[in-house]
Amino acid sequence: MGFCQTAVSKDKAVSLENAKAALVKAVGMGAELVVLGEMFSCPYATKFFREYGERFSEPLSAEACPSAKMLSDLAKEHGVWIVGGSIPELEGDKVYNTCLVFDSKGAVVGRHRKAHLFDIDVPATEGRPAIKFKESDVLSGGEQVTLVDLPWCRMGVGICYDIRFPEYALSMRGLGAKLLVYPGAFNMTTGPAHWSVLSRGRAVDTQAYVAVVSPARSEDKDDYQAYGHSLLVNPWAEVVVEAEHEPGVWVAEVDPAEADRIRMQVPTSFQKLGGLYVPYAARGAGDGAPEAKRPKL
Ligand SMILES: O=C(O)CCC(=O)C(=O)O
Repeated sequence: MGFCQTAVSKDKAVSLENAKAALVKAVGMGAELVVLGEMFSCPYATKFFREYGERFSEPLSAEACPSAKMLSDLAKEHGVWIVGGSIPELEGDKVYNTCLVFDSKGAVVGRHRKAHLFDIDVPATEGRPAIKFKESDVLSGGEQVTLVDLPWCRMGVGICYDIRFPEYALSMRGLGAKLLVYPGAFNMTTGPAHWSVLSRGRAVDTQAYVAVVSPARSEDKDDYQAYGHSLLVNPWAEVVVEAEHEPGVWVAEVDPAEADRIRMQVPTSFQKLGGLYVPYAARGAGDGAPEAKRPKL
């Protein structure tokens, strides 16, 4: 499996060239499944999502959806599967944060629309810069659990903030996923604190491989500062590969049988006590707090 942590430019053509070069390099290093980061061809700011948005319709066209068309062509040319990071997707007057998955013939075989939108407001404290982001100002959320049957195993797909929701990961796992892939773009506040622990946590919860792939950090301090640190975690929650924040390509082996082995050794999926648990996963349940106590973001 190949991880492409690429630089994002305001010039989409440059971002696409970066992604293409990384993909070709990953293929040359032996990857049969290649993953890109969240918004790999769009600067990460709500003001850009509509402007850089692409409309997907089959057959994919370079005018309407240049990023998707390029990935489809590359998948076909090199005979590899691609998890296409994410792209702002236009449908009607809505915008989604969408990950397309391409099979080795270039066909779109999966489409995940980020379900949990990144709306947070964290003030600055010592050693921790403030971060305020409100994707829901522009984006609509997806409503589906996304699974793709790869030649090797079933894969679940989420995007970035989706990783904070164990219920989503457990849904993918319950539906048979042995590999969870999350294109993401954490920041310099939550990234150092949570990126690795969330990835390892989801691996423990699901006894699956977890791959999280980020864009590289921008050298321009005025841009969104992605944390980088693309990671592969195995079903024993060990970090197999971890990048730093610069552009790069990494390739590592995923062995789906390892998920089977760990699931037999620590058989938590057979030991769940459904009747014991509070139905916390209900939409907007919070901590049982009344609506008035919800934070206004
Ligand atoms: O959950 C976080 O801290 C960051 C999430 C994020 O950057 C995103 O969803 O794009």
